[in-house]
Amino acid sequence: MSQSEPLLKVENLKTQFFTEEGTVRAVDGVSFEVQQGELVGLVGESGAGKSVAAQSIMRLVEEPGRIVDGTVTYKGRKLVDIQERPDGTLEESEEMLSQREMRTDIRGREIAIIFQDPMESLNPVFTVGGQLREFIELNREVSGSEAKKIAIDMLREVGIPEPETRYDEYPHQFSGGMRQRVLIAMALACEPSLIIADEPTTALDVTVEGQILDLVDDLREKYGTAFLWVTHDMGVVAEICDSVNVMYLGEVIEQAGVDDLFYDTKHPYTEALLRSIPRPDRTVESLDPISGVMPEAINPPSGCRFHTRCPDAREVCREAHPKHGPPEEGATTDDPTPPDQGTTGDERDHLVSCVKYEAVGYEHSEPLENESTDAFAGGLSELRAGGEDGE
Ligand SMILES: Nc1ncnc2c1ncn2[C@@H]1O[C@H](COP(=O)(O)OP(=O)(O)OP(=O)(O)O)[C@@H](O)[C@H]1O
Ligand code: NI
Repeated sequence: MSQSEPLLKVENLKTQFFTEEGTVRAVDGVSFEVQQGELVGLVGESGAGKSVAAQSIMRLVEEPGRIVDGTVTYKGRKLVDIQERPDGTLEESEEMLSQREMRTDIRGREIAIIFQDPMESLNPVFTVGGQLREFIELNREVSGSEAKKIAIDMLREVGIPEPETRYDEYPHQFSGGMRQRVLIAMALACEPSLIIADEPTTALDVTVEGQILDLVDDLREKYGTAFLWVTHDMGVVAEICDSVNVMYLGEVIEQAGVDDLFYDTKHPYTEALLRSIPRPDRTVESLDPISGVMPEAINPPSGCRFHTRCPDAREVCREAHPKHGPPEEGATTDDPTPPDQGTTGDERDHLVSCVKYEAVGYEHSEPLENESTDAFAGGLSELRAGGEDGE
């Protein structure tokens, strides 16, 4: 499957917000792919740029934000195809779809998006069934009565009991988990090839979250729908994802199949994220939060953006911006993995942005004091964003 054209290909995507305080580089050169039927995770802490990346794919970035560079190709069509000219102005290619085409051809029908808060997507003054029926009528060439039948079938499909009765109820009569099921029904109703889900289970309790994740897994198998799943939770990633992109401050810093990411972790940030999830062998009290706070995307740290918090940081990390690619041969790490033997099972490349895996002299470089080492030394638990580096 990795040989065929991906369903979605994101290349060097950059989205910035032009604010009074400065330019926020929310998404800063992100590339990844989603294969047909694949469930791809986009994971990282709050502010990493996950939602802005998801909105950029759908061309739903709000003012004062703008996509300033990059290409997004979906089934051979250019959802985004923007280049920055040398003079700083932006050039959209001829092939890039118009806003109208995005509305009529792409959103809802081809790619559906589900948000964290169902109340933002559901209108409180109309019945759940009515909204679902209207959405189906708008997007599929069916009559009103057919649309109603499809709507009830979809409600049943996502596990809503007595769908004929619940069809006539209002959103506030549904629990949080049931409302999220309604949104999944709505997303699936037009049989899209891709569903982008932006933290749809984050507000739910763990049991309900587990039920929704099981549901998504079943539906994906049945309909062959691909998902781009945005989350900050590595536990969720472990449960449902096939492949994963880890984001830090606007950049993807590690990408791999899910087993490689968990059992052959390369990036210290990914390691830190993994340490922060509960495991059967550890109590909740002993979880390690990641030291420090993510710096601002207006003025990201030089070199590797994670160096201010990284337990492995050395002088070289402050200057060298890591290349994103397979670990290099000749790089001196404890665990050098030859690029062509690094994958377990599937053929997916394992890519990482960390100078430990480049032959740039990491091993001879002096260790850096930073928020992470400070925290160990002084027992500090809270540090202010950005300010400790002094560079
Ligand atoms: N409308 C806006 N104006 C200015 N900056 C924005 C705007 N929307 C997002 N940003 C900035 O873009 C960056 C990325 O935000 P984004 O919402 O994509 O993060 P996220 O990874 O989805 O985090 P969360 O887990 O909190 O949802 C942040 O620095 C955020 O402050
Ligand atoms: Ni978000």
